[in-house]
Order: sequence, then structure tokens, then C-alpha cells
Amino acid sequence: MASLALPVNEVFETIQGEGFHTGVPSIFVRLQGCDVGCSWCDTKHTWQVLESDRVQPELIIGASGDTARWAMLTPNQLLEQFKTRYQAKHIVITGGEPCIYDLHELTNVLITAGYSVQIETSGTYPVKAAAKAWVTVSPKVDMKGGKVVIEQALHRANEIKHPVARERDLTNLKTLLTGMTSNLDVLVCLQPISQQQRATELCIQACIENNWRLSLQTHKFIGIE
Ligand SMILES: C[S@@+](CC[C@H](N)C(=O)[O-])C[C@H]1O[C@@H](n2cnc3c(N)ncnc32)[C@H](O)[C@@H]1O
Ligand SMILES: Nc1nc2[nH]cc(C(=O)O)c2c(=O)[nH]1
Ligand code: SF4
Ligand SMILES: [Mg+2]
Repeated sequence: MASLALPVNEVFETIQGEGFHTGVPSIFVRLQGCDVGCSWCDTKHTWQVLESDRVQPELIIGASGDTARWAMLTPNQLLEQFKTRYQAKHIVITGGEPCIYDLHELTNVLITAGYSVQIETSGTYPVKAAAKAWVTVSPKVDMKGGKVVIEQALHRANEIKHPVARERDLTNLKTLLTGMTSNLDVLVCLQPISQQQRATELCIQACIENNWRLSLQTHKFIGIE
């Protein structure tokens, strides 16, 4: 079977700064492409997949930074790089929106090679990945995708990491959770948007009230990627 290459924006090794796996040494694979359009998005440079930004794979591996460049890489090419360049045993597939793409082959190849794998997704596309992959859904409830897809994603989720700027984001999350057709058994983290003080205060209060967790984008506090 032909191997499915994916458009990769960057590959880098760091500490997972968000959610349940905060603090875990991780290799990040950032895929290019997202059509959701969050106004506060950290990675706007990943939204468009333009042929004019396509480069050779050598320019992507290990060269991180906020550029719109991308290269097509197969799961085995990625695995080879991970084994030779990096030490972390946890892989985070993010973007952009990684679930635009079928991630079955990539996640299976990595899990078979002994890595744990996490996917960061907005829940706007069905999750197509190995059953053992840890799925973090960061719901974009006001945005595209619709109720059926987000419900499927939340049922697949191991963790919900909800971005919060204002009170309404909390109301939206509660509406989403209570509107589910069947019960969810999932960890909920609240993540203040862009380290804003008001957002952080709202998150702290809601975490205490609901026994949820606080996710603080710790990498931004210590100035690492
Ligand atoms: C850049 S997104 C990429 C993965 C996927 N598109 C998603 O939204 O989950 C990774 C995570 O960063 C969060 N995020 C993006 N910009 C943020 C910001 N300015 N402040 C806090 N969290 C942010 C997203 O909600 C998501 O949990
Ligand atoms: N250190 C670090 N942790 C992260 N967790 C999720 C990230 C993302 O952009 O998806 C991210 C990121 O960009 N850096
Ligand atoms: S879904 Fe994720 S990558 Fe896309 S705009 Fe929103 S935060 Fe950014
Ligand atoms: Mg980030």
C-alpha cells in the first residue's frame, strides 16, 4: 500500500506545555492547513497550504519558527528523523488542524515503533487515527463542523482542553457538555486564551467549581517553543 505523505509545517522537540500531559518531553509535528479561523489562534501561519510555500523536507525537519512553509513527509520519513534526532518518546500531532488528514498510518507507525501519540484537534473533523492515540479536543463550538462532528470528537476524546477568553466561553462549554446525547467520561481542562489575566481568573474559578483542571500554556511562561 502506498504511504500517505502529509503536509508538515515544523517538527521540534520540547516540553508539552498544555493539558493533561503538561511537562512531558515531546516531539511536536505541526501539520499545515486549518480552515476554522479562531481570531486568537497561536498558529495563523499554518492556515493556508499554498504551493508557493512548499519546500524540500530537509528545510522542515528541526527548523521551527512561525513560517507558512511546509513539506510533504511520509510516516516512515518522520519516524526515521525522530529516531535519529530526538530523545522524547511522546509525539504530539498538532497544526493547523491535523484531523483534516487521515492519521491512521502515521499514528500506527509511531505507536508500533514504541512512541506514545497525542493528537491536538479542534473537533471540527472526524478523528481518523489509531485507537491507542490520546485525543485532545479543543472545541470550537461557535465555528464550523457542526454538532454531529463535535459530538463524535468528544466521544473519542481523552481530554477536552477548552480555550477561554470570557464568561460566554464557559457557558458554551457547559451547553456543549449538557447537550450531549450520551454521557462523556473525559477529563476537562480550561485554558486561558493568550495568558490574559481576566481569562485566567475565570478559568481558576470555573475549575474549582466544577473540579476541572487548569491548563496554562506553560511553554509561553518560560519562553520555549
Ligand atoms: C494551535 S491549536 C492546533 C490544533 C487544533 N487546530 C486545535 O485548535 O486544537 C493547539 C491548541 O492551542 C490552543 N490555542 C491556540 N491559540 C491559543 C491562544 N492564543 N491561547 C490559548 N490557547 C490557544 C488551541 O485551542 C488548541 O488547544
Ligand atoms: N510546548 C508546547 N506545547 C504545546 N501544546 C500544544 C501546542 C500546540 O501548538 O498545539 C504546543 C506548543 O506549540 N508548544
Ligand atoms: S482550530 Fe486550532 S489551528 Fe485552527 S484556527 Fe483554531 S486554534 Fe488555530
Ligand atoms: Mg502552540
